[in-house]
Amino acid sequence: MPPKPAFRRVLLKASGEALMGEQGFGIDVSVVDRIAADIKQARDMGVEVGVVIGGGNIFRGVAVASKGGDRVTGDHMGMLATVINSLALRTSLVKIGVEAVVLSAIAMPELCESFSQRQATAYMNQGKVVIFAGGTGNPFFTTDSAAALRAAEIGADALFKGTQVDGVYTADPKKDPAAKRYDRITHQEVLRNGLSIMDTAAIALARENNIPIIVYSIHEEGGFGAILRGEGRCTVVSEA
Ligand SMILES: Nc1ncnc2c1ncn2[C@@H]1O[C@H](COP(=O)(O)OP(=O)(O)OP(=O)(O)O)[C@@H](O)[C@H]1O
Ligand SMILES: O=c1ccn([C@@H]2O[C@H](COP(=O)(O)O)[C@@H](O)[C@H]2O)c(=O)[nH]1
Repeated sequence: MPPKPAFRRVLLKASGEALMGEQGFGIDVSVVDRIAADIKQARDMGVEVGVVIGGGNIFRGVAVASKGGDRVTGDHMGMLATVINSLALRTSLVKIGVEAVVLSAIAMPELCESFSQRQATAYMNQGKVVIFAGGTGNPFFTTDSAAALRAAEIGADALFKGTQVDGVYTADPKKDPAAKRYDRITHQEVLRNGLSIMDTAAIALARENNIPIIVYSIHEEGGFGAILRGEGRCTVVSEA
């Protein structure tokens, strides 16, 4: 018998930037297909999965603001980018036989259903992968905050941050080659030391709701499943 996964229900925050692969912009379908396969592996283990995808492969609001444009409009554009990515992931999941729905924080009924906590929970109880699109639906937030929020709303046992690096380091490992990776760290230490692996609102919300955050590399094929089996390389952010 394979080992029982440590989690019953998780929220995966998938990097938007990762979706562009080597292209430099947009969506590389082969990357989305691979992430979908990793999610299928988790579902096959019996783990219920909710997903929030970033939009960094397409648009971030700060890009507009930094050039003197309107931040709120920029953030609306960023949230739309997450809807595009969410639709791509749903397509890849359905293609491999995984039942998946997109629930958007911004109503766009022709494209997908609108988010409600009740409907999200009902779909998850049915074993469907629920993809939460449109971030929080509000400007001045990020999809990290949306992920922490949705994780709390669906009662997730853990928030997985699948990102460009394989854990939380003493400094940004892309800028400081001498940075050291933590195996474990508390939410409080991440906040106190200003470790910007996620925005502070997301870390604080996870901490208040006692949700551990597991940071791992989304580029590692099968990495999600490996961590669920207690094997993969990652940093666990938790108070215990
Ligand atoms: N202390 C740290 N430890 C690890 N990574 C850090 C740290 N400080 C900064 N980073 C950087 O944070 C990045 C993750 O940030 P971010 O959430 O913006 O990326 P992402 O997961 O690709 O998200 P998006 O979905 O917005 O594209 C890592 O790629 C890393 O370079
Ligand atoms: O709740 C939210 C979530 C996101 N945004 C905007 O979307 C982009 C893309 O999200 P990332 O987390 O950066 O991948 C973000 O930069 C914001 O502009 C938002 O406004 N509200």
